[in-house]
Amino acid sequence: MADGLKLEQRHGKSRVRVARVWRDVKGEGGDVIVEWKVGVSLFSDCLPAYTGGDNSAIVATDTMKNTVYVKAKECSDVVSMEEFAIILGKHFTSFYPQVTAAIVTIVEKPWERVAVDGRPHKHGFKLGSEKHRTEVTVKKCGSLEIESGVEGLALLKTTMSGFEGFVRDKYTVLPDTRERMLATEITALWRYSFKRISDVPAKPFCFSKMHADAKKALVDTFLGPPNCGVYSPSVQNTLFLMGKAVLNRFPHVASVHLKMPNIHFLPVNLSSKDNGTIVKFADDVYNPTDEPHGTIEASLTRTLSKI
Ligand SMILES: O=c1[nH]c(=O)c2[nH]c(=O)[nH]c2[nH]1
Repeated sequence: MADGLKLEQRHGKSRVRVARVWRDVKGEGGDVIVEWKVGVSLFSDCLPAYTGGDNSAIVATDTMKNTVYVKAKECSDVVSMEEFAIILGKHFTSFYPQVTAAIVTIVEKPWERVAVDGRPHKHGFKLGSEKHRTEVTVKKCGSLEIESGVEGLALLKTTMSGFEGFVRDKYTVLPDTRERMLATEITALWRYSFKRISDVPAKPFCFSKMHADAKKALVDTFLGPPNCGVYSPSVQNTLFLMGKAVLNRFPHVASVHLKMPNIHFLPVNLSSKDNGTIVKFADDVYNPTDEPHGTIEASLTRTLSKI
């Protein structure tokens, strides 16, 4: 650009809320509903809009919002949010000559089919806790990046966790322990190895099933077997094993990023000057806290391709 300036820009619409219902879907046990918050961000050649007030190349963000609803209507078969994001990305990059790339983010509300008296309800749902999200980047040339994951997956175990052998210096008061609660709220984001739209496998590969399976791999690794659990020497070690479990199970995943706050349950000990000890902690009464909390995060990437 002139004037010794470089301008990098993109524009889009955030938080477009859409719910899509598919009626009485075979094999799904009734109606299927998804509720999404969609974000669209377009990289496009529209510099004159910034520099000279010429809007002739601008795709209106209002049009982007409408496109979300049109494409949702056009999806006559159930689609995952990743597939929907690819559909949108493909549309924006192929329909508008000036659009070079699109980033589509979707956060899905976890509506889960309710079981009544042990029988899955045909059209009744309840809200689960953790959110599913995806961010898909589509370029005009057909290149693709997909990152998906879960947010707010809260897990706790009452034992089989410890932390010892860490650095001790003049500011350290935390005792070594082999017995503590371990609680966290996991954000897990995994990046698929698909590099082009044409790399995305056809059914039965299913992004939504991947979410469920990856969540199960994370939960199973965190908790261990039902009757005996698995000992965690640190959040760091457990995080690593959880990431490894996702990579080992899913050949289409190239890397995984895990964020695991260490949410502290503090031992309660109470004493008074007059009566001495009132409550002595015996792994029973805790003060649950939310701040401050430890913050442990790491990315695990395959160095050799699995596929
Ligand atoms: O699992 C843990 N990792 C840490 O890095 C840490 N630091 C701390 O004070 N407690 C813990 N626990």
